[in-house]
Amino acid sequence: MSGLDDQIKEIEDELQRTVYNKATSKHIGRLKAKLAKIKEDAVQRAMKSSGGGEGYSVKKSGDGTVVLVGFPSVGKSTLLNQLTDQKSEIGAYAFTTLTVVPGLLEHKGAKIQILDIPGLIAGAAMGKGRGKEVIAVVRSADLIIILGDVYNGIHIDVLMKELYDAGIRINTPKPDITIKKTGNGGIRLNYVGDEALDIEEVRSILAENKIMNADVLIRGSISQEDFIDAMIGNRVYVPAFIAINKVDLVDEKTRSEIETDLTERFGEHPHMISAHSGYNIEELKDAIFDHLGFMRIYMKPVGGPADLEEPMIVRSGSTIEDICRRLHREFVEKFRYAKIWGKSVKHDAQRVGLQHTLADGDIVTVVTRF
Ligand SMILES: Nc1nc2c(ncn2[C@@H]2O[C@H](COP(=O)(O)OP(=O)(O)OP(=O)(O)O)[C@@H](O)[C@H]2O)c(=O)[nH]1
Ligand SMILES: [K+]
Ligand SMILES: [Mg+2]
Repeated sequence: MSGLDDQIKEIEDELQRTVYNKATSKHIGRLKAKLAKIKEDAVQRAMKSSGGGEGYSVKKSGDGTVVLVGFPSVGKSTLLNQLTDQKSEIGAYAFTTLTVVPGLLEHKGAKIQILDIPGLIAGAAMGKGRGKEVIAVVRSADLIIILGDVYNGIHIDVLMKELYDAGIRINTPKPDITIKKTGNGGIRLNYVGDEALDIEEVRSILAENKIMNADVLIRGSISQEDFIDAMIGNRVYVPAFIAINKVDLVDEKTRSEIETDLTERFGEHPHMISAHSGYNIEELKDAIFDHLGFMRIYMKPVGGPADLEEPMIVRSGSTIEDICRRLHREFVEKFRYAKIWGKSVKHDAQRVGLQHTLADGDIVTVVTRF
């Protein structure tokens, strides 16, 4: 074991031994901050090291980018080929794919870029097995599919840990924390909402990063981990879901055991698929569309029929104003009202304003001054 591993293990052991309560919270906060700092420094060193060659250059395209993350040979390339018309090399041996292979999935009117990447292995966050280049691609994705197969579904948490260590936070909103360093005055703490951490915890965590003077603003409920993330920075917040491939190779009983186990551990049903036979692939496409937070909006020109062929793909929660900006900025300036047919309104052709929030499948007419 290297000195680094020893150091990490020592802190992890102490954390495990220490029971969390009011009296220990400060000490625990400090230990966690120390651990996070050591890991982040190691990750940064790995990312800077020259070994491993050039980073992959893939240009993002389409309405969103999805990356297939998994151990070697779980079937990432087979899945890419099933979802898109790309032909990524498939092989019954580890590390068949040595670079990033992009493909295009067109689903429900959305153009979705899918990235097949080399297999991820334990230690990837610290640069093992081209980890440096692979992690950089994963960090920039709009959605991560964590792909396992029926033989290694049990080890999905190893992948999760690598992503975590690489500063990737999955399925969590970015905590609303501002830390503004100041020249003096010590640590000043302000809350909007409940007092999530006390001043002593905040002080000891910041001290671990040698921050002695700062104005801190916390909105909403947060954990010590969230605060440490905000302090260290360099975190990305990405949605993700789990899919388990090669279900054609096991019987019904094994399949449902894997499914139950993963659902219990991660709180969400994994998608059970066969990239080879195409089993559940249409459902997987729907899941990709939904997890990207996409909606389809159909435009209907004034007095004309709606264009039901090519929807505009927008993020859920989008408003009329977002649509107008996408069309042309004049649409916002000269906006009078919009008319909607669909789920976001009570009756057809209802008039709404710029702040109206749309729903998937809505038909929209924008009426402007001349
Ligand atoms: N039975 C079965 N075999 C599959 C399935 N998907 C992939 N395979 C096989 O699994 C092996 C690995 O598939 P790949 O697509 O190369 O896996 P990969 O994850 O891209 O592998 P690396 O690029 O090496 O990391 C190949 O022999 C595939 O034919 C599946 O759904 N069912
Ligand atoms: K392979
Ligand atoms: Mg591959």
